[in-house]
Amino acid sequence: MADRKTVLRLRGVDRAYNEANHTLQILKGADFELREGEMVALVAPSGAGKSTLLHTAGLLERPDGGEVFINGTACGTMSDGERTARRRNDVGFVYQFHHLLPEFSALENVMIPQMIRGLSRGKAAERAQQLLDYMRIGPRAAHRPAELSGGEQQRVAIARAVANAPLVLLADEPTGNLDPETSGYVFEALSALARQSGLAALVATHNHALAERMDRVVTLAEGRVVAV
Ligand SMILES: Nc1ncnc2c1ncn2[C@@H]1O[C@H](COP(=O)(O)OP(=O)(O)OP(=O)(O)O)[C@@H](O)[C@H]1O
Repeated sequence: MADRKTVLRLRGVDRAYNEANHTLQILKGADFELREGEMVALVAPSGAGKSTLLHTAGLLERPDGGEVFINGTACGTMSDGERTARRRNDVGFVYQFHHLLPEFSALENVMIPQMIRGLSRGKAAERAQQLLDYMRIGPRAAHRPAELSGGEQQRVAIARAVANAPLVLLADEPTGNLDPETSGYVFEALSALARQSGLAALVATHNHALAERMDRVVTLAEGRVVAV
């Protein structure tokens, strides 16, 4: 892994939330590196700051201190517009609840981010179908999210997250609301995709069995990222 390019780097990241009469310091000098093609599990107790770390790494939140580098570029001084563009091109998110658009089909849900980026309808549909086939839900492409099982919805959400070929996938409990068999299946689909495309993934999970199947496991301790 050491010879692979670093696609995500956090250097000395601080993040705090101001409460009514005190400050909640969640990240405190957090350092982290994710390399091309690497899958890393983030396992930490509820409230430790996993989502905060993912949102900061994915440019959804700005750190109070330190720097986030995506593909070697420091993102701290970028305007909101530049950060949005970088996020759209280089980062994919998967959440515990899929957040698919209910009035659109699975195929359309995977097409939309590509069309926002400027791809034609035809090209977006072609890639969306390929990704759904790859996730083994191609035959369900015309169905709306409500007509799909939880595991199928999560596989559509993964296909959507990688539709624009991001460098980094950030997943927040992607299998959190699935039964063990389905979560194993969804995880397999995610890791096959990562292996095939060189995608790097940071996956927050409470599932220790899945965490052990990733390349390494990290946790949060006193606001820092540490190896397990
Ligand atoms: N916008 C916010 N304003 C104030 N406090 C916040 C905000 N977002 C998160 N927090 C607090 O920061 C702490 C870390 O939250 P975070 O969601 O990152 O934890 P987590 O490890 O992802 O937890 P879980 O496993 O329960 O999802 C929690 O105590 C949370 O209540």
